[in-house]
Amino acid sequence: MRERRPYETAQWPCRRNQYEDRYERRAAQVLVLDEVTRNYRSGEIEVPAVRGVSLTARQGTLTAVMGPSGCGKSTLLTMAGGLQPPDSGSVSVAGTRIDTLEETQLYQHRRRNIGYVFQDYNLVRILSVAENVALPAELDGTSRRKARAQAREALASVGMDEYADRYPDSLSGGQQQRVALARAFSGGRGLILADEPTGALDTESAAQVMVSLLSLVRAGATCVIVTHDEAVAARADRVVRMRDGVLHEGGHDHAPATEAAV
Ligand SMILES: Nc1ncnc2c1ncn2[C@@H]1O[C@H](COP(=O)(O)OP(=O)(O)OP(=O)(O)O)[C@@H](O)[C@H]1O
Repeated sequence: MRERRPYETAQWPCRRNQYEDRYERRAAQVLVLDEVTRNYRSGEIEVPAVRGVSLTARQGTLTAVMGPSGCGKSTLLTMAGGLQPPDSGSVSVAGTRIDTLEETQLYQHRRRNIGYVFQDYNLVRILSVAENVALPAELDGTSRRKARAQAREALASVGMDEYADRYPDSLSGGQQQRVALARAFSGGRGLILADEPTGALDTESAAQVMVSLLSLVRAGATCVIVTHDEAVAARADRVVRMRDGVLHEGGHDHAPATEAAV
């Protein structure tokens, strides 16, 4: 028998909705950064890159992080993805606290739950599009057949299934980035972290990449993107702005991209 949820044990009708709301809200947080701090040492000088930032992202939403160069956006994203630990504070992804995980567990949790997208696509040139997208799952021990089937599905989600047998060099920058998005999503990884995914693209290609990204969000992915582009941020459910390592919530000044908007 499954465990009873807190609101189910509360006496009806009092406070049922309060418990239910709180339970569902907590369960749906895919990313929780709590008071994270990160300093870099540069010779004798300590550079405070991120200073006590708290940020959560709910399932099926797109959050854009904006701010001037050097304000700490990329550092925040790498901590969210477990690429580097915070000096203090905590990071949870898909219900697991990752900053205290031992290395092997961290790698495994990252491979299964987190997909990264960078400005320069990072596709393997000697592998076909489908092979690129299937690669993380295959490295994680998924059978080739299953990984390829998942790759085809992910490519279809970003409108790139007809390019499955092509090689990265024969695609435009925007198409390569959509393949990188499919790779980040393939195998059901729920959190996609993208650092300037449209930074190297012209306006039209950037718009196509955003359409693909929003398709993944509608399919249930949670995306956090760092961007300098206001047009890109305008498609997000929520925009948060950083300055000098500190986060300023941006409020709800944009139309929601999805029904499950924050
Ligand atoms: N490896 C490092 N060693 C020392 N200082 C670093 C290192 N990485 C980043 N910094 C410093 O930390 C601060 C935040 O850098 P970060 O790259 O996170 O900013 P950003 O907002 O992503 O910048 P941009 O928009 O230019 O990419 C900057 O002052 C930067 O110089």
